[in-house]
Formats: sequence, structure tokens, C-alpha cells
Amino acid sequence: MMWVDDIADAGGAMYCFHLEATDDPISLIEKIHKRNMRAGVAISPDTPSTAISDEVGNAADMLLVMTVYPGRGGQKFIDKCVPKVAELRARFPEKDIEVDGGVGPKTIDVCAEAGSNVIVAGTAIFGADEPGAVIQQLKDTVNTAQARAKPQ
Ligand SMILES: O=C(CO)[C@H](O)[C@H](O)COP(=O)(O)O
Repeated sequence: MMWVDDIADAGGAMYCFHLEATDDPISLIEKIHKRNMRAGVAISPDTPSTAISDEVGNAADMLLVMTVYPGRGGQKFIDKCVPKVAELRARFPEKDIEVDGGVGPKTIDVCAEAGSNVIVAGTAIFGADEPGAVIQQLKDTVNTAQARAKPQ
């Protein structure tokens, strides 16, 4: 609850919090929504997707599957997190599902195939010779997988 008003006052459009950090995610989501921000719920690598209840998942706008232990950039992608993306995509077909941590050209395929449509990539972009090309590749991979999953 602590920083919701500060972030809203600063012009934030989205407030994402860790499920592990609160006993009352629904009240927090409601507070975020009252301040006209989108609400994201993140889970750490050791937290199962089932920790996100149907009530919380439906109330949130975005679900974030951390693919490294939160703390710093430049860590190795943790493959065991990928099935959680697929589980959440199956339960919440219309939600944004984000991955964050060690995501780049070598790991984007499994994320996109599992159903992630929001990508955080730090090292893969800022360490690249051609950052724009990496961004385009990540976007193309997600868009192709999304189009396959949801034919127009
Ligand atoms: O805050 C983070 C982890 O807590 C970073 O956002 C995340 O790790 C992205 O960086 P990189 O793509 O280098 O892994």
C-alpha cells in the first residue's frame, strides 16, 4: 500500500507488486485501480502459479512471472519458470503476462510460446551492438506467437 499514492502522484500508469510482499493483494489492487493505474502482480521463481488465486488473477491487469530472482540485471534465465507462464496463460487468456529476467534472443522463443506478451529485457538490449534489432526481434517473436495462439 505504501507507495501507491506516490507513484500515482508522479504520473505512474502501472503499479506492479510482488504477491509475496502482501497479505491482502485484492485490497492493494483495488487501491491501485482507484488511483487509475493498471495493477500488476509479480511472482518470484520459487512461487508457484497457483499462488495467484482466480480472484487475484482476474482482478489484476498483468501477471509477471519473474524468470530470475529479483535484485539485479544480468542474471541467467531460469527455465523452470516457463511452465508457469503457460499455466497462467491457460487460466487468464486475456491478461497481459510479463516475463522479466535473463530474457533476450536466446530465451524469447520459449517465453513467447508459453504465452507471454510483455517482455522486460535489460542486458540483452543495452549490451547489444544493435539494440533496435534486438527489440524488433523480441517484438516479432511475441507477435508471431500471439497471432498463432489467437487467429484473427
Ligand atoms: O530488476 C530486474 C531483476 O530484479 C531486471 O529488470 C531484470 O533482471 C532485467 O534485466 P536483465 O534483462 O539484464 O536480466
